[in-house]
Amino acid sequence: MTDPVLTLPAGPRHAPEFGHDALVVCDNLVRIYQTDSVEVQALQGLDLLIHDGEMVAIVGASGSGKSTLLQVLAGVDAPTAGRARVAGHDLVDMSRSDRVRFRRHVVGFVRQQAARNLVPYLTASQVVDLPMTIAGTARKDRRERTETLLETLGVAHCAHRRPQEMSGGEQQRVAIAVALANRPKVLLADEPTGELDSETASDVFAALRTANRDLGATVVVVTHDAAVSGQVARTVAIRDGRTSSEVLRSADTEGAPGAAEEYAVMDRAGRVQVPREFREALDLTRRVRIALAQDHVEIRSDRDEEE
Ligand SMILES: Nc1ncnc2c1ncn2[C@@H]1O[C@H](COP(=O)(O)OP(=O)(O)OP(=O)(O)O)[C@@H](O)[C@H]1O
Repeated sequence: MTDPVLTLPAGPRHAPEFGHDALVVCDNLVRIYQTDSVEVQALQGLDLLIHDGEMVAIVGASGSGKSTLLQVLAGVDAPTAGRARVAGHDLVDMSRSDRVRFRRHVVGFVRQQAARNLVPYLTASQVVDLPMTIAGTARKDRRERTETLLETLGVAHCAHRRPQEMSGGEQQRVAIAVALANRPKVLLADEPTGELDSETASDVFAALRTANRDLGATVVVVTHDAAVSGQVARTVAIRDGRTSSEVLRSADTEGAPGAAEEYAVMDRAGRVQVPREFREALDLTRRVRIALAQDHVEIRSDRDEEE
């Protein structure tokens, strides 16, 4: 007699991993700075997904964690807990040599202080050439790439100038060229227009858009400048080390950002931050009533019930 074939019920199908198709993944990211006696939680469980080809502005009050986030994504700073991945590279478990390669090839970084992005005694051509020389790129390819970048970013006329012979806006556009030299997937910029007047800032911002649209980089730009965040399709606001809300702008017929709509961000546990003005308007405090309507969720003061 043969044994009956044992059939087991099918196991649960695994849901795809959070952010499996995103270029940048921050999953419950925590960064704690420990100084002598104090502990500062700069990132407190931040979730963020950015897809290939996006241009995203990060905004938030001073001290909300924007620079810390960028330093983690740049591979300069390591998170204390959580998951961070950029173009398939896990930033939590990364060896020192992988980190060097990652910073050289996968991300480009532009700082606020224009002078710190460049080298005082090198011309624009020489400083754009430098990361490619370090990466071992052939001389002909380096020359072509340098010319293309300076031309495309509108600073070809600065090719033989040193930083002190350029304006602040030209220095930042050359800095973008340096950051893009090794064709990184992601360009990170921390307040790149912070030291510039509004006209020069808009030239630098146009160069970031060129980097995104024409040179294929996914761009993440931290900014205080409402004029900058008003020109990108997606603005992510950070509050107390977490993503709190997002503004999405639809493109108008010219492709420029048009109407804006603000969204609250829901984390994976279902938590949403109700904006302070909403809470104050309805005097929502510690406990609220929540109910499912046909196509929305209602949140009401628990005092409604008592009255
Ligand atoms: N190296 C460090 N050591 C200790 N605390 C730090 C360090 N770097 C940042 N912090 C603290 O972490 C928090 C977040 O700082 P972060 O620089 O990321 O904020 P930010 O949003 O970029 O601020 P800003 O807009 O002023 O640049 C702040 O409370 C800051 O004081």
